[in-house]
Amino acid sequence: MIAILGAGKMGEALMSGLLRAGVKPSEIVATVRRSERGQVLAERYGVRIVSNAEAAKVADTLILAVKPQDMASLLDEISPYVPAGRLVISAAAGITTAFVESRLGDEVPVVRVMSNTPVLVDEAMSVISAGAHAGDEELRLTEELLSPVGKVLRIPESQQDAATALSGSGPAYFFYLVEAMVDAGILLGMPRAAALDMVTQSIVGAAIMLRDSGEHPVILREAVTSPGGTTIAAIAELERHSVRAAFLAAIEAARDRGRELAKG
Ligand SMILES: NC(=O)C1=CN([C@@H]2O[C@H](COP(=O)(O)OP(=O)(O)OC[C@H]3O[C@@H](n4cnc5c(N)ncnc54)[C@H](OP(=O)(O)O)[C@@H]3O)[C@@H](O)[C@H]2O)C=CC1
Ligand SMILES: O=C(O)[C@@H]1CCC=N1
Repeated sequence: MIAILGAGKMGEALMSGLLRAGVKPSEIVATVRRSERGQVLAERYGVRIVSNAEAAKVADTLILAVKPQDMASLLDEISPYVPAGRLVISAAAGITTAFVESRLGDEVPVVRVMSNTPVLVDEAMSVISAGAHAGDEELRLTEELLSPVGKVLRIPESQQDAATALSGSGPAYFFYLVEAMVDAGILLGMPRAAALDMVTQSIVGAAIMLRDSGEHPVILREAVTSPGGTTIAAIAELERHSVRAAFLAAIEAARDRGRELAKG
């Protein structure tokens, strides 16, 4: 039995991925705060909505997907009910395995995961790290759960906040870029729908080339950039506006925010 505690946006996305991967609705229980949210999930997926205590008692694997700010109270609520040896997977930004272990006690195996919303289309990037009482077996189990919904990478826990900033939040940066490029299309007199189509297909095409060609992004960009042409005119402006420096600062800020979330 798999329990998803805090089935919000990320918890629901992970749950739908597990179901697409062949886990039966009867093998999943979920918890939420608001009963109307629970009703929606039960109707949409046929899973059972239970209390946090019940979920902790019945599940072999617990996936904790509440907001970082809600993690301490959730752990305090479930700690009397988590039987020894259960795998606890924490999906919250900033929350360390040591924080989860200290609240659950009893040498519980904890794996920290940072995934991202493309889990909804089986294209997630999930990075995983083992806590003090988790080893290869627990990492392998976590990989088994997450690999049907995308790519899984093992990283040292010391890199988790950086990964959260890069790939956890990453999709948001691309959506933001798309918004900005569509606005540029509007500025140039393009209908919004056509501009969105052009930008979306460009980002999809570029992403697939990047993933499947094995080429370095600089090589791929150079292939688009003709001497004295249109692309270099745009790139000169991006450089003049320090867009690269803005990305470095932005992702560093996201990493720092992740560290702050851990402090509660
Ligand atoms: N969104 C994203 O792109 C990503 C998010 N994450 C991480 O995933 C976690 C969840 O984020 P997200 O899904 O966006 O947030 P949401 O607010 O959508 O989901 C959190 C869910 O937790 C429920 N909840 C809160 N407290 C409790 C409790 N005590 N018991 C049971 N359920 C509870 C809420 O219930 P209710 O709806 O009833 O209030 C809500 O459904 C965060 O820790 C975040 O860092 C990680 C990677 C990407
Ligand atoms: O913005 C956040 O805090 C969460 C973590 C990664 C993506 N969304």
